[in-house]
Amino acid sequence: MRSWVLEALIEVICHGQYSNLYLKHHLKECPSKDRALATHIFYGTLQNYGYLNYCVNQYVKKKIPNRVRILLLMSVYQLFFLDKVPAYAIVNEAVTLTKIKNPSLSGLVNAFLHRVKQKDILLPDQEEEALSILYSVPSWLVYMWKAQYGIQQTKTMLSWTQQILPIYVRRNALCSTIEDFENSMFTSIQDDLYIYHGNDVAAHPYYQQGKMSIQDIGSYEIACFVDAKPGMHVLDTCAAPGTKTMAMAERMKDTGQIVSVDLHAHRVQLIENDAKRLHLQIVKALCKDARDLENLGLFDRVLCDVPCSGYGILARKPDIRLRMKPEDMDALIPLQQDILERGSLHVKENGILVYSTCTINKKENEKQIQSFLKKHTDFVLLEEKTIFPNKGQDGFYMAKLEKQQDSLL
Ligand SMILES: C[S@@+](CC[C@H](N)C(=O)[O-])C[C@H]1O[C@@H](n2cnc3c(N)ncnc32)[C@H](O)[C@@H]1O
Repeated sequence: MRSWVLEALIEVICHGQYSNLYLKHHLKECPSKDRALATHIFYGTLQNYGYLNYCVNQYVKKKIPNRVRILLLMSVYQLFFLDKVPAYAIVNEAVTLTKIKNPSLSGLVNAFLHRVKQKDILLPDQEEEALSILYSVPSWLVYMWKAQYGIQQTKTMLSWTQQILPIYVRRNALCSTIEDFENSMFTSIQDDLYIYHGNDVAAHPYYQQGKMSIQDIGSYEIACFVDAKPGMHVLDTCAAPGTKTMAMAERMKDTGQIVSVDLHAHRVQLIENDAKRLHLQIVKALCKDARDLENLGLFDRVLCDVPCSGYGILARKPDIRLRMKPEDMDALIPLQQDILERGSLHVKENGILVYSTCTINKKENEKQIQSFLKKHTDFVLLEEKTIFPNKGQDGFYMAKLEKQQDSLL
C-alpha cells in the first residue's frame, strides 16, 4: 500500500498530476482494504507538504533524490499525525521501500526516522512566517489573509485547510427516492446532500444509474443561490465539469433550458457525459469563450462561476498549495472581470446574475463586484456571501445581482 502512495505522490509532486484526478483513475490499483488509509496518507502528506519538507531539512543537509525525499515526507506525516500506525512499522516500510531503488540511502532513512521528533522542530519567531510553515502555505497568503480578514479568521481558516474532508453526494431527486439513501452508506446532511461512506463513488451503482453526483456543500449552495426555477432559461458561462449545471437542472425538474458554456472542448465533453448519465434533457453544452457570447440571447439567470485561485478549496485540492504564485492570482482578475461583464449582457430585465468563486480573496470576490456595480448602475446587489473554510467544508464566495427594468433607471 505504501509503495502505491509513494508512486501517487511522485506523480503529483514531480509530474504535476492533479491529486483528485490521480485518485479517481488509480485508487483502484491499491488493495481495497487499504484504500482509506492510503487516501489519508496521500492527502495528509500533500496538505502538510511545506511543513514536512521543513522538518526533513532540519535534519537532512545533503541532497537526496526526490523519490527518497517524498518517502521521508510521507513517513514523517504518519509518525507525526497518525496515531493508529505503530512507529516501527512506518520505519520498517520506509527502509524496505528505499532498498528497492536507493539501497545506499537506507541507513540515512532509518537514522532520520528514528531521530525526527515533532517537539524538536523549531519554527520562526515571526508569527506569519511560523503559520506559513505550520500550515504549508506561502507566507504571502498568510499576510494577504491577515490584511483582508484579520489574524484570528486567518488562523481558523488555515487550520481547516488541513482537514481530510468527507465525500459529499447530491441525490438526483428526479430518478431516486429518499428511501434509496436510507442505509449505512449515506448520512443525510441537508436537502438532497449526503455524506458518502464508501471508497469509490464512481463505481457505486447509484452513480452509474444517475441517482447521485459528487458535490461539495458550498458548490451546492451556489447552485441553489442562483434560484433557477422550473421552466426558466439559464446560462452557465464557465460550466465544466458541470456540477452546478446538473444541480440546477435537477432543481428545475429538467424543464426550461440551461446553456452551459466552457472554453475547453474536452471539458465540454464532461458536461455532455454527465447530463447523459443523469438523464437530463435540458442541458445544452457549448464550447465557447465566455468573453464572446454574442448570439446567445437573454436569460432569466446567468451564472459566472469564474476560474479563480482556489484558495477556498485547499483541503479538497491540496496540490494547489504546491504551485500557488501571487502573479497567477493577479492574472486571473482581468479574466474574471471580462467574464462577468460579458455574462451581464445576457441577463433579462428583472433577471439574476450570480458571480461565484471557490477562493477566499477579496480582490477576486467583493472587489470585483464593487467595481462591476460602479460601472453598471442597471444592476443592484441583492446578496453576497462568503463561506469560510470550516469544519467539513471548503470555502466559497457568491454574489447575487439583479438587472433593473429600464423604466426604473
Ligand atoms: C471554477 S471552474 C467551473 C466549475 C463548474 N461551474 C462546476 O460547477 O462544475 C471554471 C471553468 O471555467 C472554464 N474557463 C476558463 N476560462 C474560460 C473562458 N474564457 N470562457 C469559458 N470558460 C472558461 C474552465 O475551463 C473551467 O472549467
